[in-house]
Amino acid sequence: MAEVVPLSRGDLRLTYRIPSALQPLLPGTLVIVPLQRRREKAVVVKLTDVCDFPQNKLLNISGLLSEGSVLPPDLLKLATWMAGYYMAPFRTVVEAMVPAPVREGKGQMRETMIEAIRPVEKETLEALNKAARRQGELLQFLLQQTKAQPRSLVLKRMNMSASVAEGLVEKGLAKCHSESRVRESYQDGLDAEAVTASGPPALTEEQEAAFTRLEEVRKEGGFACWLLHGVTGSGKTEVYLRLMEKTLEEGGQVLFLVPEIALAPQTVARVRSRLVSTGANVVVWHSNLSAGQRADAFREVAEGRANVVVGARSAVFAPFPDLRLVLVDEEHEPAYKQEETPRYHGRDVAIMRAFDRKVMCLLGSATPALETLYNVRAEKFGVVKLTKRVDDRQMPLLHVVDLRRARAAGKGGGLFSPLLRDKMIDRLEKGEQTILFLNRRGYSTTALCPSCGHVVECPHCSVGLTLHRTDNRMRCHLCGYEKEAPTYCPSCRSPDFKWKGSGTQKVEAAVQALLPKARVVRLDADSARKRNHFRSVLQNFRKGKIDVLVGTQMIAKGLDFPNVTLVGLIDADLSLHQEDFRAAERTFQLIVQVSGRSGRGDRAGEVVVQTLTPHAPPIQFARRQDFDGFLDEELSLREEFRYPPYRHLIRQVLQGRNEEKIWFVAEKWAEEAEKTLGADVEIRGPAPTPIEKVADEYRVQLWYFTSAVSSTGQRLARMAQKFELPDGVKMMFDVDAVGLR
Ligand SMILES: Nc1ncnc2c1ncn2[C@@H]1O[C@H](COP(=O)(O)OP(=O)(O)OP(=O)(O)O)[C@@H](O)[C@H]1O
Ligand SMILES: [Zn+2]
Repeated sequence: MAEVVPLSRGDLRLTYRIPSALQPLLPGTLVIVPLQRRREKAVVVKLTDVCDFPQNKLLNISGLLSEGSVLPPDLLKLATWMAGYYMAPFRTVVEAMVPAPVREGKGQMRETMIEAIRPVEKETLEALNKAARRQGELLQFLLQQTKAQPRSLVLKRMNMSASVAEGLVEKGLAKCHSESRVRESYQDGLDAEAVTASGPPALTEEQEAAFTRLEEVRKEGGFACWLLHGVTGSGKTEVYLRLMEKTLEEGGQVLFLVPEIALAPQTVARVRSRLVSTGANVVVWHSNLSAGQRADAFREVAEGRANVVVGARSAVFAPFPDLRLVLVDEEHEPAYKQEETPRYHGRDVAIMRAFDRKVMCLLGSATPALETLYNVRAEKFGVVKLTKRVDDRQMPLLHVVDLRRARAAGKGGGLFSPLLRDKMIDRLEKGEQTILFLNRRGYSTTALCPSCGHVVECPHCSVGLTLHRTDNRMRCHLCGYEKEAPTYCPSCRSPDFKWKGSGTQKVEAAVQALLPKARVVRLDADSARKRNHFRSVLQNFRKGKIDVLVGTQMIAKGLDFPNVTLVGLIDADLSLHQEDFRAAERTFQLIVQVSGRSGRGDRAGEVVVQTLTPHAPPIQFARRQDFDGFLDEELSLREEFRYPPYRHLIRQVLQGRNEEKIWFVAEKWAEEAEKTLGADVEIRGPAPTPIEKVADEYRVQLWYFTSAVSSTGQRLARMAQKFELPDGVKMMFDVDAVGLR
C-alpha cells in the first residue's frame, strides 16, 4: 500500500493499494488516484503495510504521472518538514520544489539526429548525385561529420526540405534517431575573460588559515554549520572556491546559494568560470529560466551530470543524489526569505538540508544576521574570521555628516553635504569613481500643500505617491497606481504645491547639476526594467565609462570595482526609522555593505554617511567597524524585549476589503488564540500592519512570540482549519517573519 498526498488537497493523507502493474513504486513518484469520483494528481509519500481502513475497501492507484520518483527521499522528508514548520499546504511545497514540466510528467525536449550509414561505395554516391542531386549533397555532408547531427540544423544550413533527408533514409543511406537535448541554462560571457585570465591567486595568510580550518571540518564529515565572517573585500569567495574544488575532487556535489542571481553577476561569473575550467558542470539556477530549462536543470542534477548548482533560494531544492557541501553567501540577506507561500527561509532550509545529508553548511557574510551570530555565541555554529582585506588594502575611512548642522550652516542644504560635494568634485578630477546610494526610487516622495495641508496619497494604499520626473507622473510603489503629476494642489488648487523628499532620480539630477561633465548612470528598479540593463551598466562601470553610479539597494552589495574610492550614503535615516525591530540591524548592515564597495583597489576608499541622527548606535558602531560592540548592544536589546533571536516570531495577517469585518474577525480569532495557546506563547495584537491598506485591502496583524515554534505553529494551523473564515477575508501565517510591512 502507499500513502499519498493529493496535490490539490494540501494536507490530506490517504492510503491506496498499488496494483501489481505499477510495482515497484517508489516514494516521491507522482501518481493519479481516484478521489470522490474524480482523478487527482498526488505524490506517494510512503510505502506502508498498515492501514486503519479495511484493506479490501481500499482503492487502487490508477496510474503514473512521472516515470519514477521525482522527489528523492530526502526532499520528500524536507517537504514534510517545511509544510509543518512553515504552516504551508504540502502542495505548495511540492510545487516550489519540483518544476512544473517535471511535475506534469512532460518529457524532456527531444531532437532528431541524422547520420550517414557507412561505408558508402563510391559508385553509390556517384549514382545518387546523378539521380537525386540534393540527396547526394546531403549524403556527402553527412559523410564529412564524425557523429550524428541535429537534422533540423543540417537541413536549415543546407537550405533543404525534410523530404531530402527522408529520401536518403528510405534508400538506407542514412538513419535518424531521437536524442534528449539539454537547454543551455546560462549563457553570458560577463567579464569571463577578466576572471579566467588571472587564475587562482595565492591565498592570504588569513584566507589560508580559514580554509585549512574549514577543510578540516569538511573532511571530518557529518553535519556542521560554520560561519565565515569576513570583512568586505576580504576574499570570502576565494575560500568558498577552494572548498568547492576539494569537494568536487572527491566526486561530491555542491550547492552555492546567493540572495539574488541577477544582483550577483560578478560572484556567479567568478564561481562559474573557475569551476568550469576545472571540468565541473555548473548549473546556474535563476528566476529567468524558462520552465523547460528549469526542468532540464532539475534532471541534470538528479541524474548526477551537473555537480555544482549556483542559484537563489529555490536552488536549495535541487535534487542532488550526492550533495556534500552547502554554501550560503551573504547569508544575512532578507531576499532569502520567500514572501509568498511557502514562506520559507532559504538559509534555514539550506542548513536543514545539510543536516539531513550529514554534510557541512558554510554561511558567509561581512555582516551576519543576528540569528546567526546568536547561534555562533551559543556554539551551535562554528566561526572563522577574516579581519583584513586582501593585499593589505585598508578598510575605508567613514565620515558621518550631521545633516542638521550642514543645513543649519546654510551650505549644501540640498542633497549633498559640503563634505560629500567636495569629495565628489575631487574624485572626478582624479578620474576615480563614486557610488551614491539611496534606497528610494523616483524623484520626490511626498507632496504636501503648504496652504491646506493636503498630502497626495494613493487612493488604494495608505502610502504617499512618488513623483517620477522621467515622465512627470506620480506612482504608488505598492500597487502600481499612477497618474499625471499635478502642478497645483488637487484639494485647494493652490499653486504653491511642493514635492519633498528625494529619490534616486533627484540624486541623479543633482549630480548632473553639480558635475556637468561627469558621466552619471542610475540603477534602480525603474531603470533596470530594460533587459540586461543591469549587467551592461556594471560592465561600463568596470570599463571606466561611468564616473558616478547612483542606485538603490541593487548596488549595495557584492560589487567589486577597484576604481571606486568614494561612496556616499545620501540618507542613512531611511532604513533606521522603519517600523521594524530589525531596523538597527538593517542599518548597520547597510552602512557596512555599502561602505564595503569603496577602496577595493590600490587606493584607499572613503565613505560619507549623511544622517539627521549621527549618534544612533548602528551608525556609530558601523563608523568604528565595531561588530562586537554592535552585536552586544543589539542582542541585549533583543533579549530585554524577548525578540528574535531569543524567541521565534510567527506573524499572522488578516486582510480584506471590508475594514470592520477584518477587525471583527481578528478580535474573534485573538480571543480563541488566547484560550488555545498556552501561557508560553505571547500574543500581540490585533493591530494594524505598518502599512494599513494595500491595493484596497485592509490589513490587521497578530504576532506570536514563542520558544517552541513547531508546536505553536501546529496549534495555530489546527485552529485555522476549524476556524470559519468569512467570505472576503484572507488569512496568512509567516513563520520567522522577515518582512514586516
Ligand atoms: N588571495 C588573494 N590575492 C589577491 N586577490 C584576491 C585574493 N583573494 C581574493 N582576491 C580578490 O579580492 C577581491 C575581493 O574578494 P571577494 O569579492 O571574494 O571579497 P568578499 O569577501 O566576498 O567581499 P564582499 O563581502 O564585499 O563581497 C576580488 O577582486 C578577488 O578576486
Ligand atoms: Zn497604491
